[in-house]
Amino acid sequence: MSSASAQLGFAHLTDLPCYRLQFQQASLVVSLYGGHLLSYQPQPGQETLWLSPLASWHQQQPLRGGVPICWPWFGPIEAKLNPEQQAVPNHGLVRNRMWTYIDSQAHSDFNSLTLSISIDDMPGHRAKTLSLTLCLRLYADKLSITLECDEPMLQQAALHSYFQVPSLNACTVQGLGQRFMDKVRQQHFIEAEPVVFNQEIDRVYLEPAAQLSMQSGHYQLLIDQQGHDSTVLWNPAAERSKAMADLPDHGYQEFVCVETAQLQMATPSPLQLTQTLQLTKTE
Ligand SMILES: O=P(O)(O)OC[C@H]1O[C@H](O)[C@H](O)[C@@H](O)[C@@H]1O
Repeated sequence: MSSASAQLGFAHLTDLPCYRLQFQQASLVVSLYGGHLLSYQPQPGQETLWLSPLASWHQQQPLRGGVPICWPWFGPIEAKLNPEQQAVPNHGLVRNRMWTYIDSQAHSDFNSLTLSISIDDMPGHRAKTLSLTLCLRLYADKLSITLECDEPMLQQAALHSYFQVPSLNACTVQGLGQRFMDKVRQQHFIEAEPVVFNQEIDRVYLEPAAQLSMQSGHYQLLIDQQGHDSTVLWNPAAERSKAMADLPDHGYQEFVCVETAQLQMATPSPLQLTQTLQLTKTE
């Protein structure tokens, strides 16, 4: 019997085509639009992800919150990937397109769900159809999210996870390392942890540990990473939040993005990027 079920709508996005997957007490909801994970609850009611109440998918907007999939580039496209200088969206081509449900499988210790998308309009590769797969493995106490593209090519990707935090001031992220590129100030820095979220934070950490730990409220979220070369930490703070139409003015206080990313483009290579989430109670 399939462990996944199709569902129309999630939260205020009432017409969004989604799939729900369950394993014991754990559940997730993923949208076919963007291959976008919207909810991960290890226990009923224990939401780990943040979704903007103003997220919208009409007018081809990418959804704000959850786990956006950035591919085959991250942020604005680099000239190296865009020889003809086409006008292309931020964070790649797959956030605002429909993905296809492939299958779901039941195993003894997890249930899985796989989606994929094909694109034939990657700048510089237009003669080719490229395929990207998202595999979600839901265990009783953890979720692993894997993004794969077998084509050896110059490509970037990120699992751009928005994690819910009860209090931004009390949130800490450990394991990021000290070296980072600060995208706000456009400079490289070496700085001891921990990060304090009292201003816009947009940093690419260059030597992150394979396991990060995010402490917030009475919970600790362990974030395991594989196939990455960096971790992006983002919180827009007050001023940028106000400028973003799909973010409530105070929405920035409710999430921190910890993004497992593959950003270097030294040699053409296939992609296999994994982020695994495990929530534990600390008190
Ligand atoms: O507004 P978006 O295209 O979703 O991007 C949201 C954010 O994503 C990442 O975290 C980038 O590092 C930020 O520079 C960017 O502002």
